[in-house]
Amino acid sequence: MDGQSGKTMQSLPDTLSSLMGFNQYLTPSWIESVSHIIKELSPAEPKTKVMVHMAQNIGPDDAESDAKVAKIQDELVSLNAQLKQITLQRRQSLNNYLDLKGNIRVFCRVRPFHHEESYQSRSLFTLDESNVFLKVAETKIKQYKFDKVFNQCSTQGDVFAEVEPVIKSALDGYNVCIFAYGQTGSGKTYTMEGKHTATDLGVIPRGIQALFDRASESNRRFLFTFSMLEIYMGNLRDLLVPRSKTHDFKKVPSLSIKTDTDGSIEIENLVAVTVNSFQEVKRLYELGTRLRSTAYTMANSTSSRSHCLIRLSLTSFDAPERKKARNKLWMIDLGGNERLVKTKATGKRLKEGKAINLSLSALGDVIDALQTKKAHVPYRNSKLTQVLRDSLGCDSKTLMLVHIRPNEDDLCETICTLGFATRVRSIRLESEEPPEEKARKEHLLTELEREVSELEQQCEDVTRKIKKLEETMEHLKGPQPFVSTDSVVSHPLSEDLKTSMSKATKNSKNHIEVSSRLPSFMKPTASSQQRIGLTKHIPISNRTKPPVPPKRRPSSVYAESVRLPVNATTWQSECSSECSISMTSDMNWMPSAQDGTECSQQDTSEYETKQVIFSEHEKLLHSELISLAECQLVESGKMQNKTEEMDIIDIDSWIHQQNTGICQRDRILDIPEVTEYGTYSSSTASSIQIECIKGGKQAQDEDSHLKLQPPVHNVEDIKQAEAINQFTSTELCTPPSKELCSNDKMKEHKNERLAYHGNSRRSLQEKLDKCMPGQPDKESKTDPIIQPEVRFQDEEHYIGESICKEAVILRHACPWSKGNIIKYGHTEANKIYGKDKSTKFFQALRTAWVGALLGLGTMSLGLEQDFFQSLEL
Ligand SMILES: Nc1ncnc2c1ncn2[C@@H]1O[C@H](COP(=O)(O)OP(=O)(O)OP(=O)(O)O)[C@@H](O)[C@H]1O
Repeated sequence: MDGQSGKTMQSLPDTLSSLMGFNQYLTPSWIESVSHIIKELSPAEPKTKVMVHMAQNIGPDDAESDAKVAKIQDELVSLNAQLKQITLQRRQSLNNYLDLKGNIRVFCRVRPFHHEESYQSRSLFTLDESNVFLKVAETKIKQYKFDKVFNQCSTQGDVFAEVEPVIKSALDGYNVCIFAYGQTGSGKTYTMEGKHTATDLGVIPRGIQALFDRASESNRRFLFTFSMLEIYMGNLRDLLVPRSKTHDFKKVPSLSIKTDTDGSIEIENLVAVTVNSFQEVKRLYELGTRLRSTAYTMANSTSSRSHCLIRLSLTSFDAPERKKARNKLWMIDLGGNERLVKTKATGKRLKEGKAINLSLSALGDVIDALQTKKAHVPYRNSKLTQVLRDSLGCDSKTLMLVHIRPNEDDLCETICTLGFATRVRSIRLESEEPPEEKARKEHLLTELEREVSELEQQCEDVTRKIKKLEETMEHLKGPQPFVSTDSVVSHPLSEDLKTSMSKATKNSKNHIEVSSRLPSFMKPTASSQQRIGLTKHIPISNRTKPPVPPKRRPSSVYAESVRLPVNATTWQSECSSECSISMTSDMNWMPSAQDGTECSQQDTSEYETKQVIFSEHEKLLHSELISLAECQLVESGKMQNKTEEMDIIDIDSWIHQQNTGICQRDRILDIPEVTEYGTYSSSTASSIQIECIKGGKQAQDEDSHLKLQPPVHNVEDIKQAEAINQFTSTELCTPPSKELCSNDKMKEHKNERLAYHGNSRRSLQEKLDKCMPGQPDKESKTDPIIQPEVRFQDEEHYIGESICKEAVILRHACPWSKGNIIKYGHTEANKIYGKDKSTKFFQALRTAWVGALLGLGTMSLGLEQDFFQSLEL
C-alpha cells in the first residue's frame, strides 16, 4: 500500500463515522473527501471482498445490482454535499437580500371603495411604488415612504409576491412575524385570509401552501405544528383548545407566557397540532376562527375585537444548514385601531377598543426601540409584545402590512395609521440616503435577487437528481448500507464503529418501516438514513433469494392524508347548518362569525357531523412522525432535553378531543331575562336555541346535562339559581323514585322543588298551582315563599303535576324549549313507568299545560280562579 492509500485508510474510520450519523463531523469537505476515497477504494480489497462474498452466496445478478447501488450511493453522497453547499449559499444570499431591504419592513395597502361608499369622495392619495402622498389640507400634501405600496388595483397575488421571500426564510430557520395593521374595516383580514376564489386567497393560505410545497420539494424532513390564539382584552386565549377541556370558552383561563433558558418564548398549554398538509391547516384554521371574538361595530359589521395570532412552528433536525433547528412563523391579524370618539363605542366595545389601541401602541414602541437600537426594548408593556419577544428583533424577520381606507371621512385615522407606519420604519427614511448610496443599494438588491433565484434553481435541479437516484435505488432493491458490515469488520479500527452502528440500527428498527410510509418531504434520504443509522441492513449472507423490487410509493402520499367528508370546494355549505348562529362568510378559506356577540359560539353540529377521518395508516403516520422527530433529537444528543418541550398533539387526537367533549360536559347557560318589551336579553340566548332545536338522541343527551343559570343579582336570586339548577338537573332528568312518593317525602320533595320561586315568579306560580287538579295541602304551608298547596291522589298525578310545573316554569324561563322538554319527559316516562301509565300521565300533563296557557292568556282579562275551576279540564 503506497503512502496515499495508507493515509486514505487511516481516515476511513472517521469518514465512516461521519456517514453513520455523527453529524458534528459531517462537513462538506469531509463528504467530498469521502466520495473521493470511495472512488479510490472501489476496486481495492474491502470491495473485492464483498464482491467475492456475494459471488459465493448469491450469484452474479445480485453482485451487479449491488455494484450499481454502490455507485448510486457514491453519487448521492456527493449530490447531498453539493445540495447542502448550495442551500447554505442560498440562505446566505436570501438573508443578505432581506437584511439590505430591512429586517423590519413596512408595506402599505389602500383598500378600494366599497359599493356603498361614495365615489364622489375626493381623492385623498396619490400613490407610487413606495410613496403615499396624502392631501392633508387643500394646499398641504404629506409624503409617507414605505418599502412597497399596493394601490386599490393590487391583487392578492401582488401582495404575496412581496411577502413570499420573508416566508421562505422561515424554512431557513428564522423566526418570522407578519402583521396586518390598520384601522377597523381597512382590509386586514382580507389581506391575511382573503376570500374563497383562488385569486382572492390571502397571505395565510398562500404562505402555508408555499411552505408545504417547498418542504416537499426539499430533501429534508420538517415537522410542522399549528397553533392559533387570540389576545382579547389583554388575555391569551387558545382558539384550538379542545372542547373536552372547557365548559365555556369565555371562561377558559388566560394562558401564561414563559421564557426558556435559551431565551425562546413558550406559551404554556397552548395546543400545537401537527400538520402535514395545507388541507389540515385549513380545517384547523376554520374551526379556530369560530371562536374568534368579532362583533358588529359602526365601522365594520364583522369587526375583529382581538388580535388573532397564527403560529406555525417548524422543526428540522436533519437540516444543519438551517439557522435554528426550531423556529416559528407568526401571521397576525391585529385588531383594528380605532378612534373611540368616532366609533361611538360604549361599554364592552369601548373597553375592547381601548385594549386594542393600548397593545398596538406598545407594539409600536417595541418596533421603534428595535429600529433605533435603544438599550431598552419595552417588551413587557403588553401581552402581544411579550408573546412575540423572540420573534421581533435580533435575527428575526418582521413584515408590517399597513392598511388604510380610501374615504375622506377617515382622514384622521389614516394620518394616525401612516404616522404609526412612519414610526415603525423610523431610521430607514430613504430621503436621508444620498442618491449614489441608493443606486448602489438598488444594484446590490437586483444582484442578490438574481443570485437567489439561480441558487434556488440549482437546489431544485440537485434535489430532483437525488430523488431520481433514490427511486432508481429503490428499484434495484438495495437498502444495503453504503458500506457493508463486512467491509467495516475488515478494518482493525472498526469494532467501536460496528457496535455503535448496530446500536443505531437497533434503536431505529421501528422507524425503518415508518420512513417508507412518510410523505415524501418527511422521508429521510438514503444518506440521511445512513447518518442517523436508519438504513435497513440485511446481511448479505442471510439472503436466500434475490429481492423482489418494491412497489413505487405514490408520488404524493401526504396529499391524501386528510380525507374531507365534504368536498373542499363546498366549504361554504359545509359550514352552514340550521343550528349555526355563526353565519358563514363567502370565503372558501375560512368562514367568519357574524353573530353580533363578542365571542362567537362554536357550532357543535360541525363537530358531530363533519370530522376529519384518518385511515389506520394515516394515524400511524402521524404518531410515527413524532417518534421519528424524537428519535432524531435523541440521536443528535445535543437536543435530547428538547424532547419534553415538544408538547404537541396530532390532528387526529385533537379532533377526537373536540368530539368527546360534547356529551360529557355540563352546559352552564344564562337564562335570558324577559325585558319589558317581551324580548329576551342574553348573550348566550342563541346558543340555547341551538341546543334546543336539535332533535333526536343528541338533544336528549345534551338536555340531561343542561343547567339553567338565571342572572344572579341578590341573595334571593342566588337561592333561585341554586334551586332551579337542582330542580332541573335532579328532577327533570331523574323523575322521583317510588319511595319518594310517600306523602311525607313527597311534601318534602315538593318543598325543595318549589323553593326556586322568587317574588317575580311567585304570583305566576300561585296562579298556575291553582290550575292544577287536587286539593291544597295546608300542612305544608310553613314557608311564606314555598306554597305547595296541591295534594295528589297517586303517583301519576304527582309526577304529572311535577313535570307539568317544570315544563311551565321552564316554558316561562325559556319559551323555545317547550318541544324538547315535553319530548324528553315523554321518553323518560315511557322508559320508567311503562306506556299505559305514561299515557295517563301525559294526559294530565297536557291538561295542565292547556290550563296554564289559558291562565296566562286570560289573566290579563281579569278572570279569576273561579273561572278556571269552572272549566272541567
Ligand atoms: N383589497 C380589497 N379588495 C376588495 N375588498 C376588500 C379589500 N380590502 C378589504 N375589502 C373588504 O372590506 C371589508 C372590510 O375588510 P376587513 O374585514 O378585512 O377589514 P379589517 O381591517 O379586518 O376590519 P377589522 O379590524 O374590523 O376586523 C370586507 O368586506 C372586505 O372584503
